[in-house]
Amino acid sequence: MDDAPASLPPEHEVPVRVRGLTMAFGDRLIQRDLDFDIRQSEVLAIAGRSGCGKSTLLRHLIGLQAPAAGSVCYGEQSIHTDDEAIQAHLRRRFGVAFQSGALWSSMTVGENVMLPMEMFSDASAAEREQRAREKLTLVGLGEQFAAEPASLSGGMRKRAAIARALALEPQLIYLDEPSAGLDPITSAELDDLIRRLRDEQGATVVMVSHELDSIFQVADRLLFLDAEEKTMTALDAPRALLEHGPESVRAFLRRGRAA
Ligand SMILES: Nc1ncnc2c1ncn2[C@@H]1O[C@H](COP(=O)(O)OP(=O)(O)OP(=O)(O)O)[C@@H](O)[C@H]1O
Repeated sequence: MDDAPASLPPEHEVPVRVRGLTMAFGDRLIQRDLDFDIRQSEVLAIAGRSGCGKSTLLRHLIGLQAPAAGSVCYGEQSIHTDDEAIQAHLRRRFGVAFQSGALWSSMTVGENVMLPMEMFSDASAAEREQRAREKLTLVGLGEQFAAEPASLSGGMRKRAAIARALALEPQLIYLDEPSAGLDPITSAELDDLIRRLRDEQGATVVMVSHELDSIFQVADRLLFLDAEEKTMTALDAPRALLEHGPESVRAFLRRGRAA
């Protein structure tokens, strides 16, 4: 079922095309001339030094921030359209979990996960609950359906936010630093979840990550944003970049291979 306007691409053509994307805050250039595709069923990691513009890129990809130049297209359709109906349809196709993993504190964990279904699907209350329980189980929080967000640890809140991002079963999932601040075991579980989303459900996952271990474990490709050059200087499999990438990228990646 898809009552999307006819100009939208079919959902299975999720790949995103970024062309000549330049991002700025006023006069301050953050990154320029970014050109890349997000491929179907890949895990694409976005990395680079702190402040290089990774979260800003994510905000451009999901249409929260408008480019200074260039475009972000889903199929042929720009996400930065003034047509709110088209933008709403595009946004429904992806799930987003922000760095803070913000949950509504006035709702239980289960209600938080059900919220997108209430807003954007016609699932019955029973279906919503069943799906929310499924998603929470998927992220290892099957017992926390009725819990208050305040009673969860930071890592659990993060995973609950990921469950909420999965609520509408999107084929494309954006995660901002999903494993930052998690203990190694929880972080490894999250890596495993990301791999399962890709391998078992064919999902495409774009994740901003500082965690080199996680990048080597799950990312099919790594997009490197250079803080000095203010543009992307590499896009390839992490291991290929470690061996043959530009020196600055190899130096960045070697930190994770030391010891
Ligand atoms: N609303 C804003 N107004 C002005 N400058 C901003 C704004 N948000 C971010 N910046 C600046 O843009 C640059 C990129 O920020 P961004 O958060 O995208 O970096 P990042 O690579 O995600 O950093 P980190 O790895 O530390 O999370 C930073 O220098 C930041 O100070």
